[in-house]
Amino acid sequence: TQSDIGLIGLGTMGAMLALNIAEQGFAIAVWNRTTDVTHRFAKTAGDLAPRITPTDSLKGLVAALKTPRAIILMVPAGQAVDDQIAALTPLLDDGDLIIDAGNANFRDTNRRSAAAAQGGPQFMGIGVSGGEQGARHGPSIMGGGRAQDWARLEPVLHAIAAKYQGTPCATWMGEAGAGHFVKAVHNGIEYADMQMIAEVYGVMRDGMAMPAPAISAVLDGWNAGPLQSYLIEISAAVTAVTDAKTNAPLIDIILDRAGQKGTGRWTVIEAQHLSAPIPVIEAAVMARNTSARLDERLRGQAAFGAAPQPLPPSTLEVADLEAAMIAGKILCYAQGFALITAASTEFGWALPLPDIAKVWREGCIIRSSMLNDMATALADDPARNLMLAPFFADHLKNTHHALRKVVATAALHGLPVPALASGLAWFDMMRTGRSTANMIQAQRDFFGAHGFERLDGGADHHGPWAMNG
Ligand SMILES: O=C(O)[C@H](O)[C@@H](O)[C@H](O)[C@H](O)COP(=O)(O)O
Repeated sequence: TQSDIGLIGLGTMGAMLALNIAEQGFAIAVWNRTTDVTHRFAKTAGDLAPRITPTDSLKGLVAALKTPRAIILMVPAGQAVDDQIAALTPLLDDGDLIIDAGNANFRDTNRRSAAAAQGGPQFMGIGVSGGEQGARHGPSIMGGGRAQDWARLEPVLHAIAAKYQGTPCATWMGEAGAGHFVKAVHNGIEYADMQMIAEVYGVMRDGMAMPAPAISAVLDGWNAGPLQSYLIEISAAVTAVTDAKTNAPLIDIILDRAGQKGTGRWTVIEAQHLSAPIPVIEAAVMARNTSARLDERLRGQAAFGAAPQPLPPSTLEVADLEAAMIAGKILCYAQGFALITAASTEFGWALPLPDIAKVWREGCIIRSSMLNDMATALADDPARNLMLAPFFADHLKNTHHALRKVVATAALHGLPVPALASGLAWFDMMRTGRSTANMIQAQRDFFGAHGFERLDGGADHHGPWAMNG
């Protein structure tokens, strides 16, 4: 019998996704550049093996599929995707469909979609979130491409996706790169969530001299409250693990040099293009870039003395940190959703904000109970900045003082909290009706005659700057 769908790329995510698809009752044909990997995969598929057809060539893969064919690519973003499309296209018919499920840059997906519109097999770009376990048991899926292609794939994607109270976390976001754009923003927010957790972990470790197991207990407690989320849950787990070799908390053995594969950076770049302020995500990317400069940091510590200082007893309570995290999270997500709105306008998408929050409720890395409240608030008024939604405005009124206290205390004691601090600064700017940008306008006009608007009306005014001659 012929397979319902094909999959290329049996790395961690690809292999898990293939098993998930087979488990949902679909027959799947798989191919991997290294044939050994394909056969090892088929051998280890256990009860699912009858639904899996390992193939030794692209020709073999194509021949194993029902027509019209659908083939998922789970290969590294970039050139590998273009190479696979180029290799597959001569083997496929116009009605066939290639789906890139990797972490592609949405601009590449736009380009590939435009090329596919010229003829040959169709193309979709879907964002898949949830890591290895998510791919295996239910990821969150953000679709981009032609609506009719999504409709065709929906039965498979809904079946494999995570479910929130029975609702599949798989939604079509819009044409071309819309799905990969939303996935990149998901990852940007993921960076920010992780960074804010790392910052309060740092305050507890360096400021409050708490050992890892005690920090784990705090995070565990937070996972039962407004901060309930997968990232808080795994942060509690990683701080509870003991290193077998040294018998010390494993977290204390891990080198503090953060890696990154690019999605956070892309989100920051796109936000700059769109003039959309996302300072919390930017701070998170900056923190990863700075953490990578370990040698320089050590030289800085030698030159200026170690920054982090222990806090005098009861300067900060754990409850302050929890409240600060709640405020930071709301501000970060408000920025993320506003970025999505800006992109929707710029790229002519109608990105469904409430559905985006819904698709992130389960399966993905940022899944949390707060996302359900965000879905409700965004459904109520998608055009309103999330932080002005009554539910979140109340939360902010109750928590921004704690954020202020944490940021100020951290600053006074050399405890770096760039994500929380940039969230606070943005919050204060966003509630300042009379900002200091008038000084910027005056300076720009002074050195560049860029002009300014006056409070009493009119644009393109210039100042009588004598020094300017
Ligand atoms: O949503 C997900 O499942 C993850 O975000 C996934 O896409 C991956 O783990 C990222 O690539 C991590 O990104 P960095 O390597 O840049 O941290």
